[in-house]
Amino acid sequence: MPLNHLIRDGDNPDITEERQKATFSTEELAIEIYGEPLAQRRREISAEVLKRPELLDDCPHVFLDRTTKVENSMKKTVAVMEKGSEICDFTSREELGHLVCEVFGDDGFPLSIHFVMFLPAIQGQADDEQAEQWIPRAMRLEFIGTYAQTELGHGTNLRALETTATYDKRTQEFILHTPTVSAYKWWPGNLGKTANYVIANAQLYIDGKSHGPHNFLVQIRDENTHQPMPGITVGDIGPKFGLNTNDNGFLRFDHVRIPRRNMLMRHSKVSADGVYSPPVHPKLSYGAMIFVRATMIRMLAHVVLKAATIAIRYSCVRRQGEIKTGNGEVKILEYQTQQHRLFTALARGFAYRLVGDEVKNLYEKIAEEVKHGNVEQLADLHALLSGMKSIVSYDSGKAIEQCRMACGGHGYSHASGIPEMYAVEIAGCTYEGENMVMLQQQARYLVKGIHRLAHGEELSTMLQYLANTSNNKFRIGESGVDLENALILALEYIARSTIERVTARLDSLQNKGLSAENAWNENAVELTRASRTHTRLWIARCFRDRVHRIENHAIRSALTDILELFLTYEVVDMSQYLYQGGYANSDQVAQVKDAMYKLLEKIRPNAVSYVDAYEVSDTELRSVLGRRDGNVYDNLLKWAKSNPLNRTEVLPAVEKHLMPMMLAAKSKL
Ligand SMILES: CCCCCCCCCCCCCCCCCCCCCC(=O)SCCNC(=O)CCNC(=O)[C@H](O)C(C)(C)COP(=O)(O)OP(=O)(O)OC[C@H]1O[C@@H](n2cnc3c(N)ncnc32)[C@H](O)[C@@H]1OP(=O)(O)O
Ligand SMILES: Cc1cc2nc3c(=O)[nH]c(=O)nc-3n(C[C@H](O)[C@H](O)[C@H](O)COP(=O)(O)OP(=O)(O)OC[C@H]3O[C@@H](n4cnc5c(N)ncnc54)[C@H](O)[C@@H]3O)c2cc1C
Repeated sequence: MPLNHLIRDGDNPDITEERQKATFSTEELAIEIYGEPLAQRRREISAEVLKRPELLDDCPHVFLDRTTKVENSMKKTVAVMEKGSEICDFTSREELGHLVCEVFGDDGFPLSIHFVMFLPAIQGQADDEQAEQWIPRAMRLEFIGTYAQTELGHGTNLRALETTATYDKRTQEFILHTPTVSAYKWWPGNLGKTANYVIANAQLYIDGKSHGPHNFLVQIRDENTHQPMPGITVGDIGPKFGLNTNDNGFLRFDHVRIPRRNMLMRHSKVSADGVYSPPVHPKLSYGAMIFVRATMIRMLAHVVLKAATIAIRYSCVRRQGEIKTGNGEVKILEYQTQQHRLFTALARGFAYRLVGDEVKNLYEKIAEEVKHGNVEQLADLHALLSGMKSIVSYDSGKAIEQCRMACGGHGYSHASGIPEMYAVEIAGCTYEGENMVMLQQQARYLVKGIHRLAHGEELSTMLQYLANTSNNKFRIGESGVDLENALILALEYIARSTIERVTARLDSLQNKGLSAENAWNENAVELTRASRTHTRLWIARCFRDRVHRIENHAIRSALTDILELFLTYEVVDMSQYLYQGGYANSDQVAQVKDAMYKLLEKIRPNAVSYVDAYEVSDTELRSVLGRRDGNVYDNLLKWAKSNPLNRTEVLPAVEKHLMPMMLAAKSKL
């Protein structure tokens, strides 16, 4: 039995040769990533999807116009909902998530915000009676919901949202109103044409007093006719950089009345006679955002690993140029530059995917505590997720773009699948809190950490390294200190010294009389850097702990190579910080680089097997370059020929416009 279970007849021999070199079982690595029985269930689901034409695209969806894309995705949604339970266990988020990825790819599941934000908002913020009233109906898809928070004028600064929800004691109703154009809800996914209910975030007013933003369940379209309800103006905001199958929408309320019990009341309450009870923590109404920030890490990692799958497989069937003259053209993956681009993307993908599991588990634990009124760990979680969503979205975007460029010209074609992946993934830098803003949310927490330390107060586990001032010299190559430990300590130093430096600067400016706000803004760039270094350290530590827990020796060894590549790359990328304070010298940094280049060589024979083990099917990948069988060129030709522009030899537009011009030019001779 070959160690790579994907070897099949008819595959491109160049890719088969790669699979024969595997030093670990790809099946066992798949089990390590997904767990059992999910690894097997995913394969069964993929095989079932292939048997059902109603779940497959008739043609590559990049050839379709937006209206047809939207219609296709709605048609497939019905097929999934009608037949999906024969294929997968609908109660398993993982299985359903996999089915959705197979059928819709990255771009267009019309129920995504229903499942990812609307339902979680109700689950986390509705009281038991409300949950009982709304969740079963939402789960049965009697209606479709979305999360309408962002407005035309404000997305980041939630305290400035303009939509109002004014309590009318007389009728025991809230009146939802959009007072200005800038108060139009703008961006919510699936709002434009799909949803008939929204969770609307609006400023709560009782007796003329504002109590800040709260969440309200509002019907926006009739459940039977789908026509907008009275007082509602709603539509699609138009084409975007990516995610064009999604109908992100706009929404206006004109004095829309909803029953009092449509305010989500697990944490904040308004009694019938208009008495307001605040939540135990002022930010509990931000719970749905916290959920998405925790969930999106794995989603973003998934996109990086898909892009790496495509670029690594393609780099083994693409031959271009010679390394040694006369020895023939080599697979482009033999070039060190290609390995550096792609294996570091692979390493980030694995790191974010496995750390994403840990983040999800931590979120679930803390969310359960919050549900029961214990908000002790909410600040830690908010800080962690603010940093994680920013680092993972940005660094994943960079990795995907490297994968695209590593495919040369064909990477720029939609046939590669990577341009769409990039467009979808990079949105993660903006949604759920713009990255610069979220990094600064985390920076507040870090600066507080240094102040707590100065006052002799206890630090949370996440920040305890700030107290380790004896870590002041790079220990790479010292006896008794292995590479991993030396690198983690270096990352600790980078984070600690960056946070200390910016905090000292903030304090000194304030001591000189600058206001806290101005001092903050004068240091904002450095604060975001401090936040980045802290998050990158957290990811590195968490990834290392995850790899160390692996029991299967061959799999642990395979992932140790990936871990060490990840650590060396992170340290080299941030090496300028190591020179500050004399922690390291240039010879030591060169040692880290040498270790990194050796790891590229070590990973090279297993490259295809790593991405094979991540097991993304061809159906989901939607990439000619990334095909499992490596038969790229014939299929690129087929793909180009099936393009609608090639349906006629002479385009009607050419006949109508260009030919008369050319004929007229000739007649002038
Ligand atoms: C059944 C199976 C089902 C299967 C399912 C099948 C699966 C299907 C899979 C399908 C695939 C789908 C793919 C599509 C994915 C696309 C999804 C895209 C979705 C995108 C959605 C969005 O895009 S939706 C809008 C997000 N919009 C923001 O994200 C606004 C950012 N803006 C803020 O978030 C606040 O505006 C901001 C800045 C914090 C300031 O808030 P602010 O002014 O109120 O507060 P201050 O800054 O004054 O902070 C005062 C103190 O509050 C602390 N604090 C702040 N927030 C806190 C918090 N959350 N928790 C705790 N503490 C918090 C802070 O740390 C301070 O603490 P301290 O005082 O101790 O320092
Ligand atoms: C694909 C996509 C899907 C989305 N889905 C939804 C959805 O389902 N529901 C929903 O409600 N919303 C949704 N959004 C909206 C999204 O959450 C917001 O766009 C996001 O929170 C950023 O807010 P903004 O657009 O107001 O950006 P702005 O805040 O206007 O950002 C513009 C620039 O100003 C800077 N800036 C702003 N404030 C500060 C500050 N305090 N300090 C420093 N710099 C600052 C930012 O860093 C950025 O560089 C979606 C957006 C996208 C792109």
